[in-house]
Amino acid sequence: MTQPVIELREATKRFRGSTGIMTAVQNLTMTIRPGEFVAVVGPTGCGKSTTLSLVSGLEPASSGEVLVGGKPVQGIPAGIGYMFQQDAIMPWKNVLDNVAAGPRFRGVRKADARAVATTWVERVGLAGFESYYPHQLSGGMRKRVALAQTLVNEPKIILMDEPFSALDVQTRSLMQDELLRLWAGTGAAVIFVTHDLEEAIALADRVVVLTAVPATIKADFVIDLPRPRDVEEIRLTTAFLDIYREIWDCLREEVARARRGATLNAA
Ligand SMILES: Nc1ncnc2c1ncn2[C@@H]1O[C@H](COP(=O)(O)OP(=O)(O)OP(=O)(O)O)[C@@H](O)[C@H]1O
Repeated sequence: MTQPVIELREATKRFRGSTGIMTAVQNLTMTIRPGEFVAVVGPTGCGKSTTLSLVSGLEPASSGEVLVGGKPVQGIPAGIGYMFQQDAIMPWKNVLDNVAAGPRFRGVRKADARAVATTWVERVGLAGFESYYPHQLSGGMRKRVALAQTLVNEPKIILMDEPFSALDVQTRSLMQDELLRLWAGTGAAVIFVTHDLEEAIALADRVVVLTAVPATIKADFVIDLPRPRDVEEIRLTTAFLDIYREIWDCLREEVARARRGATLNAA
């Protein structure tokens, strides 16, 4: 069996806040193999982003272990691509130079960086827009740039934190399809954090449900839907609806617990 590319072993993260120490993630154990697409869902504020921060090295674990490529995470590991709700596009660079920025940063010669960036601009469907600046692009086009910026670096791991949640419903579906199409050829492992259970099921090989804060794993569902997938089509299938019901039953309890917690805190 292939070795995991990401492993969290009893990982715990505590933060010092104004009211004392709070535990955001507790004894979280999770394994992700190369090429696997894992969606993480859970109630608002449960610790999803913190879990990503542990893998990306942005936050060290307070206890337990986090391994990337079999090595303990110390600092930010190489070979990780990111995509967040807010894109990291540079407003002063055009589309091509935004996409070429990653390879340039890694020391690739300008002409070579632009050549590989051109390929990725085409792959994400933006051929002809190379010289446009971010303010001249729609929200969906900006997401395409962000996707190209991430994939041009050929990451082994892609961490995505609600990357499409700010988009309108139609653009969102388009981007989900684009993501699946482009990811299919990369062999990268993906952790995709989302509030949207439909999105999680449509995209992923596994959906991991986290508990209300502190986050730990409540359940790990295998999504046995065939690939390639068309996200609009697959949502309408009986198999999809059956899986949705099963996972929602599990997630609903945690959402209710999180709400009760929020009400108690507010009282
Ligand atoms: N740097 C920090 N310092 C203090 N507390 C933090 C820090 N980062 C996160 N937290 C707390 O940890 C808990 C989990 O936050 P996190 O952002 O991981 O949740 P989330 O599930 O991603 O949230 P959302 O669903 O709103 O996106 C929250 O109570 C949050 O306030």
